[in-house]
Amino acid sequence: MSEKLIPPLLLIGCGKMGGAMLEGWLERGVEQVVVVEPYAPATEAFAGRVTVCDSIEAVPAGFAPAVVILATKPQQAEAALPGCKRFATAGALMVSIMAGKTVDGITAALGGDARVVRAMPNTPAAVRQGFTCCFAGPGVSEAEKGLADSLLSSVGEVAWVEEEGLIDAVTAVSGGGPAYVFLLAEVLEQAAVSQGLPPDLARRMARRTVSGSGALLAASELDAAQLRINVTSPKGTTERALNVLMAPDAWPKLMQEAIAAATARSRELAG
Ligand SMILES: NC(=O)C1=CN([C@@H]2O[C@H](COP(=O)(O)OP(=O)(O)OC[C@H]3O[C@@H](n4cnc5c(N)ncnc54)[C@H](O)[C@@H]3O)[C@@H](O)[C@H]2O)C=CC1
Ligand SMILES: O=C(O)[C@@H]1CCC=N1
Repeated sequence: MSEKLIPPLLLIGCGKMGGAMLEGWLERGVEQVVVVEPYAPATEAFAGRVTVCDSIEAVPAGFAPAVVILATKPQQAEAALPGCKRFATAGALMVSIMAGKTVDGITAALGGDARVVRAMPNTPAAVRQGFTCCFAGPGVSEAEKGLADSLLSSVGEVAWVEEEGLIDAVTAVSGGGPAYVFLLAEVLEQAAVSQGLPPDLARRMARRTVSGSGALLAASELDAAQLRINVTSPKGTTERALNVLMAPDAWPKLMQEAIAAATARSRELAG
């Protein structure tokens, strides 16, 4: 059975994250998308597939989106939000993916009657393998939560939290998480070259090891810890490597510090 088309969307900001979600929505099937993006190169990949406007004023007068996705940088919100007021007033659900920006801050900029869902996605949405965690602001109905859930589920897995403050940690863990995994691919490749492997082979090996492990993790019912143990022969080679990586001052501590730093930064971006 084919899935129902996603209702009309207005995407404000088609950068790395907005563009990644848009790619997933187009693959899934959407009635109509209008994109507001002042920087022309950002929408080149979508030419002929969506309507692009270089400003909010250029959005066709009759266009009535069911959902407006706010996907500019948090620092660009002040300039971007006032123009979106008319869509909030007309009844569109506002879904913000901006790090840090609170429901109160967004609602204040959009006019008091705006209904805002705060969502934190990640870039694997481009291949419909994302993870998005959401918080529903005041006045968002169950039907609107369902609408946001179905929109975001179309590009990956969705979870909801009842406490807005938790979105800061979500931002640190799953929002930024793909960057930590890509860093792993980078440093694994560099270490491979250091051990004498040819650069091309090192690159292929690192990419496939990370993506293949991700695919195994996705397909398996085993915990990550068990999948790790399954690779680690007693007194073998992996054990030697893990003795380095799992030392108390190494990855466990570094990851705690990294996530705490990112969570704190998300709180700083509040407003
Ligand atoms: N990049 C990521 O992996 C993730 C990003 N986010 C959030 O998504 C938002 C966007 O981040 P990125 O896509 O990385 O940034 P980006 O800089 O790639 O995209 C922002 C886009 O907004 C456009 N823009 C600026 N002012 C505008 C305006 N007034 N109207 C319409 N468009 C405007 C810019 O030209 C740019 O293309 C941020 O708030 C970030 O916190 C959330 C989760 C993950
Ligand atoms: O780095 C950032 O601020 C954004 C939020 C999560 C991923 N990218």
